[in-house]
Amino acid sequence: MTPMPEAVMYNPADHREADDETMRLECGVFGVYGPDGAAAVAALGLHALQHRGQEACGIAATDGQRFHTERHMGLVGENFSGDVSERLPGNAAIGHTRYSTAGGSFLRNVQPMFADLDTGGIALAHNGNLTNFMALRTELIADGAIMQSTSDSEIILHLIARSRRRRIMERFIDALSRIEGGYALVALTNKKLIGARDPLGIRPLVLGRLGEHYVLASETCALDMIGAEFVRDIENGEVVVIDETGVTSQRPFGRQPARPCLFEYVYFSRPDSIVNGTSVYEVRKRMGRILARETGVEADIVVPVPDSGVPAALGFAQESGLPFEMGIIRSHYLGRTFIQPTQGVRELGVRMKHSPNKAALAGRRVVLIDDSIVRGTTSVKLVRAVRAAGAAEVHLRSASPPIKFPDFYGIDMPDRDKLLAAQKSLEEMRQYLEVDTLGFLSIDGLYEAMEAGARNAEHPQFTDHYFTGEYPTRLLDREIAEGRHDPQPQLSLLASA
Ligand SMILES: O=P(O)(O)OC[C@H]1O[C@H](OP(=O)(O)OP(=O)(O)O)[C@H](O)[C@@H]1O
Ligand SMILES: NC(=O)CC[C@H](N)C(=O)O
Ligand SMILES: [Mg+2]
Repeated sequence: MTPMPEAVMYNPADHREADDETMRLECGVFGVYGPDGAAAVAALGLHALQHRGQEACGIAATDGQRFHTERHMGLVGENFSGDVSERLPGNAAIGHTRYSTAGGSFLRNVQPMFADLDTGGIALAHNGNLTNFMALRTELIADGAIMQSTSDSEIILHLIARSRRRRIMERFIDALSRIEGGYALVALTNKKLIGARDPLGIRPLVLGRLGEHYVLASETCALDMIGAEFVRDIENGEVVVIDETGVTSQRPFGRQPARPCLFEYVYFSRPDSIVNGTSVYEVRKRMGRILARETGVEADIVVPVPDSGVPAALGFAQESGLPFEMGIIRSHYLGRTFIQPTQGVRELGVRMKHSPNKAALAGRRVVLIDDSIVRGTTSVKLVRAVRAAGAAEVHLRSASPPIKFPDFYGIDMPDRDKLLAAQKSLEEMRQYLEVDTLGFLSIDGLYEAMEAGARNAEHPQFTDHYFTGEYPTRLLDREIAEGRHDPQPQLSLLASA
């Protein structure tokens, strides 16, 4: 008898495959309207957004009539080199680099997703995570929808398809009115490129100009990559349509203050990107400077945990007057360790990725600076390696506050029981990490680094729940998973769900 496939129950507090305990990143989205060979432009743009997602990638292009799409597991360079516009012809294209946050890491969940609607074809790419995904999925399936994937992003296509409105933009906005959570979306019809940002602007999206053509991208580094000029950020709650008449903008749900995600500045975004008008590099350096003021210590050298700890370590060194030394050398041939599919591989990845540099470390009192400590996997390994290389003392500093709460908006963080700072006091963490002293940037220090004024306790200027526990929206699926609603929904009966 063939064994029945095991049902996969959805738990948004652990919304990834069962053996996957790592924290992962986000996704990158890109769109371009106008130039010949648009898919090749999209491939270049996706290269610049590779740091946002390394599991899978895809491009959809339209020649004005038909759509051409390719989706692959793996990196952009492995899958989209050469003249991709021969394979994917047309003068408008969208693309995606993926880290899964909802649904597993396999091909049917890879984006852009495509659907044939009665209004014509539509391709969609999504960075973020919907907090009412399971509630909507359950409702849609009960109504006869046949899901092709287990990704939250597909829900948006079904909502567009089922909208009773006539025109595609009305349907798109109808769909947006049903979804909750974090999203930066790019969508492509045979005539339009559409961009949308969630009502709080949690996930980033920018508009650029490439000659007479327009571009949408998660980060400005993708504009730099293709030689496009930055026009502006898409605003929170804004929907833009780019077609042959140019760019038009709508605010279907009124205005409210933005609340962008602070983790874009702490870790995700590339340091050369300008996110919501603020240079990521400059913020990270200021975080380091303020960290030095808040947690300064007598030492000989400041050593960054490369890559994302480097700007903060520069700031720390400048403020403290201690020399900045490359005490840890990072392999260029390994990606970000968050992305590794299992904890075992992740630990191996940490070892392969960073090597202590004895010449810089031996006999020195070292201040080791990382941008964040999540599970502590990286720190434990590195502290031991730095000591083994002869460091006299190790003082670990995190350029962001202790991470105590999971994210549901596009960062695939582990459960609270795996977040080091959620489980241990400062002194317990110090002992666990085997450091002489341990220090974190304060939440006020982080707001100071953002130069956006002191944190407004009533209406925080940023999304910062991973530090504070204050979520900016309701979390319907989490309420469902906690048993506050019945019945428990089921993600898929297919074994590879
Ligand atoms: O406490 P942990 O669970 O180990 O996670 C925290 C580490 O992971 C991230 O680096 P990552 O290696 O992902 O990317 P990077 O190369 O951009 O620093 C982050 O910068 C920390 O170094
Ligand atoms: N990290 C993301 O932005 C992921 C997008 C989408 N939720 C997915 O799982 O594919
Ligand atoms: Mg790191």
